[in-house]
Amino acid sequence: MAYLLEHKEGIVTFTIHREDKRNAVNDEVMNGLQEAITYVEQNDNVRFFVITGTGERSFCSGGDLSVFHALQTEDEAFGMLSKMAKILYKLATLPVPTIALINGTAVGGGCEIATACDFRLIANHAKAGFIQGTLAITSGWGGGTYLFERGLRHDQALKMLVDAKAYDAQTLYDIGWAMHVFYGTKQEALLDFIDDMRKIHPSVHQAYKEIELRKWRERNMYERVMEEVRTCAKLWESDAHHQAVNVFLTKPKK
Ligand SMILES: CC[C@@H](C(=O)O)C(=O)SCCNC(=O)CCNC(=O)[C@H](O)C(C)(C)COP(=O)(O)OP(=O)(O)OC[C@H]1O[C@@H](n2cnc3c(N)ncnc32)[C@H](O)[C@@H]1OP(=O)(O)O
Repeated sequence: MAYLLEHKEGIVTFTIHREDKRNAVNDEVMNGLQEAITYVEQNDNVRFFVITGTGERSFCSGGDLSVFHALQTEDEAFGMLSKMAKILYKLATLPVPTIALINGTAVGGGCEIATACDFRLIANHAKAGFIQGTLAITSGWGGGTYLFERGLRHDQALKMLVDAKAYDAQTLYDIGWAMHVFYGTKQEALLDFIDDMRKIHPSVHQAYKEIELRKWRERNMYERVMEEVRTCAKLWESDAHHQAVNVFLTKPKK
């Protein structure tokens, strides 16, 4: 199984479970995330939705390049990118608080998944970044659009995208991308983080999220996400992108 799904005491946790591939997202993970989100939508007793990865090395290394390199054209890429972008839009618009519990490196699409969540808690050893630029593409799952809505200073958000590198946890906290850097176990960090929130009635959480979502609807957030997908799909079919992916896939094994 490429993912794990747990519902315990009002907390639904989706864990990407492909440690040997640094928790890269393949079709099974995408479909599992869709299933988890539908479960949260349909169960009133869910209070929090958490996404994390197995192990300590990686939260998620983005799309599985060994699978998705088969997509060559703009239209082929658009199919995969828009599928995941729609799933992340559902995630971002859930009526419960969503938390990225970043246990290890979060790069590419992994950074987009984390950015689509309401809160980012990051292990002190972990790094995160929109490294898509190194593959001659932009973020393609809507993560750039969410980043500009997350309240970071505009120049810091833009720098994070154009640097296309992984930042350390302290820097991510300093620029306002991560809300908390944790040193102990991720479970302790999560329980500590939701300690106050879980005493509040869920209808209050839902009402506050609706305030944010109203703003997003007014700003055509969904349409902007889809434009971001199209931009990435156009770049995807370039030789520069396919060559960069080849370099990664053919690098000598350690
Ligand atoms: C497709 C959507 C697009 C978007 O819209 O954002 C993307 O997500 S593009 C993908 C962007 N992601 C990357 O480019 C990350 C690539 N991976 C890495 O840079 C590194 O693996 C790492 C995440 C920094 C971890 O480095 P390290 O701990 O040194 O591990 P290895 O590099 O040796 O990897 C171990 C193992 O895992 C495989 N792997 C890692 N990431 C991916 C990936 N994204 N897709 C497929 N496979 C991946 C890697 O090939 C190794 O496999 P083996 O050689 O078989 O052991």
